[in-house]
Amino acid sequence: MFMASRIQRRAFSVSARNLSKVTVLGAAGGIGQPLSLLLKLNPRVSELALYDIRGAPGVAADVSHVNTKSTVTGYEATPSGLANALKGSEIVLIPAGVPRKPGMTRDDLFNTNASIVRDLAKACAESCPDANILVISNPVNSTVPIVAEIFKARGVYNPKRLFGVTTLDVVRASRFVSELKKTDPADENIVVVGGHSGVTIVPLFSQSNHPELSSNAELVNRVQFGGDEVVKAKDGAGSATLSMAMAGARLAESMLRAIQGEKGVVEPAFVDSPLYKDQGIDFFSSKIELGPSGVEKIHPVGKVDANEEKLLEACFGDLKKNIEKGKAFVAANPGK
Ligand SMILES: NC(=O)C1=CN([C@@H]2O[C@H](COP(=O)(O)OP(=O)(O)OC[C@H]3O[C@@H](n4cnc5c(N)ncnc54)[C@H](O)[C@@H]3O)[C@@H](O)[C@H]2O)C=CC1
Ligand SMILES: O=C([O-])CC(=O)C(=O)O
Repeated sequence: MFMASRIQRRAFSVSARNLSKVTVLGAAGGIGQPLSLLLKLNPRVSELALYDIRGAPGVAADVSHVNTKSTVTGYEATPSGLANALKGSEIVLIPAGVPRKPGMTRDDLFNTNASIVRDLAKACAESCPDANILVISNPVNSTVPIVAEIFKARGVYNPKRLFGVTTLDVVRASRFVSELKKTDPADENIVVVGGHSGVTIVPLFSQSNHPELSSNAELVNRVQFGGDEVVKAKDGAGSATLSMAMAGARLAESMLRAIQGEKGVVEPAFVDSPLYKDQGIDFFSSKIELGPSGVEKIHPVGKVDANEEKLLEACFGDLKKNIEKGKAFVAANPGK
């Protein structure tokens, strides 16, 4: 009798680990829609919750016809709709906010997106304080510190559970190198550290299969300003959405693998990091080992060459300002 109930309990806990609710805030947008589709295709997701200020129920109805097992619910744009979308969620992806138009920097999005992210962070702090929060909304270098400040103010900040999504930078870097070298991008794992805008994006080619590429200024520039290529080509209709959806889905998949027990899952992400705190930089993207509790281990930047040292110097200045701007925003505009 005792044995049977123990076995039953064990069976329940194993299957429970393989069931994860994932929420997308901004689900009806350019990123949100393909991201929701990719998450619907992921068998590790059991429940997909879609929220937006407009259109989430429609996107959910559409995606829900895809014949995989997960349930999909689109929530109304009301405070209770948002709270219900978040309750019980293990991973919350946030692509809510406006994208760039040609001529804008990511920082130009701050005035609009800072308050959007602040208010969504408040809802997360209330309804799913233990979830892993994956921030896609730009400028990531500032929106991630905004989420941290909001969680801190409510006494629920867990630095291991907050991630700025920088996956697209490594996706681009591996593709650009593979185009240049005529290789398979799957074999080109390029480390990219720092932040997610312009010179704060620092590719470390010296650690790759092609260390000589660190002196290829054109390639370095292409990785740093890859987002601009898409903004220009879309000509006013937004920025990267499809490649971003793939990158966001990749990070979510890695996180689900780690939550569901796989060891040694490593992805880059912009996290609360000790690496350069002595220089006043509280958040930094480097390789992160993921675990059931979120950040398991933050990898150091490792050996860099002289070119990359210069890139890091340039990164630090901008990154520090971007982070401070996010913090100052919450201090001056705590909201309701
Ligand atoms: N981290 C990264 O690597 C990347 C980040 N981005 C950023 O992602 C963000 C979204 O880009 P797109 O999807 O192209 O924009 P979009 O305008 O197509 O979609 C944004 C969606 O957010 C929704 N939204 C706005 N305020 C909201 C709120 N308070 N609550 C819930 N939803 C809300 C809108 O209704 C819209 O459906 C932008 O800030 C963009 O710069 C874009 C590409 C890469
Ligand atoms: O460039 C943008 O504004 C969107 C973005 O973050 C990217 O594509 O990396």
